[in-house]
Amino acid sequence: MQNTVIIALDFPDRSNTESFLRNFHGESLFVKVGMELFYREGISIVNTLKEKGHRVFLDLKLHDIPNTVHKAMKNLAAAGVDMVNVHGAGGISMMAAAKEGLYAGSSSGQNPLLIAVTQLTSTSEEMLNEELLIKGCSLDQAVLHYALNAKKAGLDGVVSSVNESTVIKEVCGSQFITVTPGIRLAGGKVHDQIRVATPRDAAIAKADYIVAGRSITEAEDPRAAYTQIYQEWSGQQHEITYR
Ligand SMILES: O=c1ccn([C@@H]2O[C@H](COP(=O)(O)O)[C@@H](O)[C@H]2O)c(=O)[nH]1
Repeated sequence: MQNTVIIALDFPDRSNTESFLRNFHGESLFVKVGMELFYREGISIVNTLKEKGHRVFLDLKLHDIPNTVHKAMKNLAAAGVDMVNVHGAGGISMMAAAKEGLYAGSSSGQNPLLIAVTQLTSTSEEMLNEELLIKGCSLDQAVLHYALNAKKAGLDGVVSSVNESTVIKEVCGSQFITVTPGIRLAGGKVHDQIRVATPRDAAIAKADYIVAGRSITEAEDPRAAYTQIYQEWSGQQHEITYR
């Protein structure tokens, strides 16, 4: 069974990342490289993580005109990432162009998963309506609408909070994947997130992947925090997959 706990490697540089990964010596993980690390280290950090046997979600949330996103995706595909994303706010043609570019650039035979961010987990309904002026709908409706757009564009799934995962899967189908950040252990610090949930909530909501960053990276014992999240999520003892 594939490991579906994604650790967000939100570190300033390679050295901090490598020092964190020493907590998981020899283990094959599913990790997420976001803007902070990527803008410092570039594609070489993805290459290194892949060489070390980790699966990589490259979380750059592309959002631009279709032609630009098509070409950017083609380049990202060449790096052999396992999962990559765009902002659903870019629209259906942009998402379709992203898929075309990704598949054109992918050489490994297996295309990376392509998903769209619906509404960031740091967005509340009030913010959606009043600040972003997306009026006349609830946050759940907005997320579901973006998920349906992603499905129309042929994407594999979406990033949403755990709260919306169940309805997305009911409407878009069980094969349409949900990747859910905003994961916190009960009583854990929420930071800048709004729509948070526990790993257990995510399992009940039938999310396909959970993303956990600071609950692990800022923990006194990152390995213990990871193990607790893994067990709560999967209902199983953590089985180490060695590389
Ligand atoms: O809607 C979204 C999309 C992406 N993220 C990313 O996930 C992690 C969450 O980190 P935590 O430390 O567990 O809050 C982070 O890299 C975000 O960029 C998200 O949180 N919400």
